[in-house]
Amino acid sequence: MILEMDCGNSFIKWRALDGTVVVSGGVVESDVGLMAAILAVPALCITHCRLVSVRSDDETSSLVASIVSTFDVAVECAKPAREVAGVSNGYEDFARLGLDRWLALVGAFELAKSACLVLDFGTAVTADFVASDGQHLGGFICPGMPLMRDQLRTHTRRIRYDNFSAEQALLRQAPGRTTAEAVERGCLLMLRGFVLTQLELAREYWGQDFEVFLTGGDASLVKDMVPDARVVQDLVFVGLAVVCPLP
Ligand SMILES: Nc1ncnc2c1ncn2[C@@H]1O[C@H](COP(=O)(O)OP(=O)(O)O)[C@@H](O)[C@H]1O
Ligand SMILES: CC(C)(COP(=O)(O)O)[C@@H](O)C(=O)NCCC(=O)O
Ligand SMILES: [K+]
Repeated sequence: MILEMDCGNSFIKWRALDGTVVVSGGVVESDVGLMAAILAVPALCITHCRLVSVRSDDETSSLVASIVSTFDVAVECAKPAREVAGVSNGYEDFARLGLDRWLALVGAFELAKSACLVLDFGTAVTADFVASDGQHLGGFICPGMPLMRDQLRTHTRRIRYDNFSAEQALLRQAPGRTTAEAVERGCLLMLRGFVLTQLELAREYWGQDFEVFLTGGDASLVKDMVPDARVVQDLVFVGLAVVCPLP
């Protein structure tokens, strides 16, 4: 079985594959939580492991060491590249492009084989543009929901509310009548405004001739805006399989 991990800034997404079939998986907050979650699955026999991380080198090495010692497998980590599977990295310094963005756009191009706009709603929100010839044109990074709300909570004196109020607030989009509603819905509008701008730019480049991919934990907050979009929660894993094929 193959163990795959996508280590984002807030969460580690993991899954186990038997061939191409997903047999288990989850979302955890820490290395310790990850080991506990994997060890809790009965009859998992991990033979290969691959991961992508946007965490620090120290954090990533420490996770790799835990996996090696717990499961006695080699761990392959996705590395930056100038070009992979017909996709060219558009950054001036290709190694600086976030590896989760790189894998998501490689995954998107693998699935679409056409121009694509890749939107990832995680800790940060990112947009990446890939032309139909596989050239990555670059992208945009802005704060995601967790960062926007936390900045308001920590840099103001009177914006304070609990997670339950936050969840409730997002059930509707009318102007807020409580602090939680006003902040949550305001941040949501920022996110949705970002999506509109990216769609406009993609149309300027490619007319109607492109595919939109949505991924990341908060993709559900915007998916109604792009009915034709492909919501692919495992897009990073699609790219991971391309850049780290099994021997
Ligand atoms: N089951 C879930 N577990 C954790 N976060 C979730 C879940 N469903 C939605 N989310 C949202 O996804 C966001 C994190 O997205 P994610 O793509 O995992 O971020 P990152 O890759 O930066 O760690 C959180 O802000 C949270 O609001
Ligand atoms: C932009 C990101 C912070 C997104 O991380 P995430 O929200 O998925 O945890 C990450 O891709 C990153 O650290 N990128 C390096 C900077 C860059 O892509 O230019
Ligand atoms: K991510």
